[in-house]
Amino acid sequence: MTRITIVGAGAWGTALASLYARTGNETVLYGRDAARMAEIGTDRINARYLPAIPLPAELRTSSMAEEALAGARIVLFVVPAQSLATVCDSLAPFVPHDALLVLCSKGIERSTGRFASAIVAETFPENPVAVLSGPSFAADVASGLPTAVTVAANGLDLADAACERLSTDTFRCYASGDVAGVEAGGALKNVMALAAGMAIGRGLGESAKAAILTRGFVELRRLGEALGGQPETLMGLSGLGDLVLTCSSAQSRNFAYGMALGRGEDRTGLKLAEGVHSAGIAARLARERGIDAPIIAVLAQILNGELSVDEAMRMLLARPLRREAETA
Ligand SMILES: NC(=O)C1=CN([C@@H]2O[C@H](COP(=O)(O)OP(=O)(O)OC[C@H]3O[C@@H](n4cnc5c(N)ncnc54)[C@H](O)[C@@H]3O)[C@@H](O)[C@H]2O)C=CC1
Ligand SMILES: O=C(CO)COP(=O)(O)O
Repeated sequence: MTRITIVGAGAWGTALASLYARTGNETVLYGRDAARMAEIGTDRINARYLPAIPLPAELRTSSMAEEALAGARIVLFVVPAQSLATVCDSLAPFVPHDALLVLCSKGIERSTGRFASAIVAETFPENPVAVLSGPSFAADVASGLPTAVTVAANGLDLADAACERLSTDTFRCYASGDVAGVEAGGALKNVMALAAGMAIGRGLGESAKAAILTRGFVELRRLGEALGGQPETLMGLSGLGDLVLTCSSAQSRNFAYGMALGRGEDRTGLKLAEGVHSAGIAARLARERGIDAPIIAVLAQILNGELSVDEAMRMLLARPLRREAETA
């Protein structure tokens, strides 16, 4: 039995904990809130983040870091990107130095432009690290529905080994040596899901959504490559695959947030939408690299309150005509 500790008891952390507990691993779900972790442990359900999906009896819960991480062979970090550095610092004394660290956040740290692997490498320079990303709604995975994701590491041997350990009969992991591409794909698809949702919320129709998705993918690829990703990775599960999922379902919190934005609704109290936190820094990373990313740019301005949805659409449609295959 492998001891797996999942750090972060939100929707995705709970789903992954449920997956690995069901498949015979000694699995501990760690969260910072003692009362909530006790409640999840007793009720066998995460009522706040993953309601209506019963958790396996084998899953243990804990709010005590030392106990939760002792002897862990694999540690999954499943907290929002903006909290990852703080969480790493607070857990540093307890994470075993040889545990495989699996990073599951899909975002960019706003204040620094760092992706998860750079944040974690600073606190845990000795540990082997893998990044897990791809089309995977928490509710689907927690319900035992099948999907496939990419697991990337610096070095294909490590990625292959991580895939062996993380794949189950319903959760198929594909190995990649392209950490930058997998991280960029996972974060940028959230920004595009906001834009696609916004178009639907504003009543612009399915054709506009498909156009935004496709041109958004061009931007995802351009910026992803400028950040060091490979084109094949960005066309894979963590880029195109996850983009298709999140732009086609209101189950996506980013798409749902975009719809509320498009309808002009109050968005306070909506669930985590990582794209909201990543859009501004993604726009800055594109600008600094001379990458043409107009959808990302207008979205960042809308979220800042500098532009209305209608103004943004007018600006996008009024851009000079270009050839579709132009690369920059
Ligand atoms: N929900 C999903 O279907 C998927 C989510 N992801 C990614 O996983 C990451 C986490 O997402 P969810 O679990 O869905 O979010 P969530 O909003 O459901 O839960 C976030 C969890 O992180 C905890 N947290 C936040 N700040 C913390 C801190 N400073 N210290 C300790 N814990 C803290 C919260 O208490 C909560 O339990 C995001 O980056 C998301 O993009 C990836 C794939 C699927
Ligand atoms: O990343 C996800 C599915 O792969 C979840 O998307 P949302 O965060 O938009 O719900």
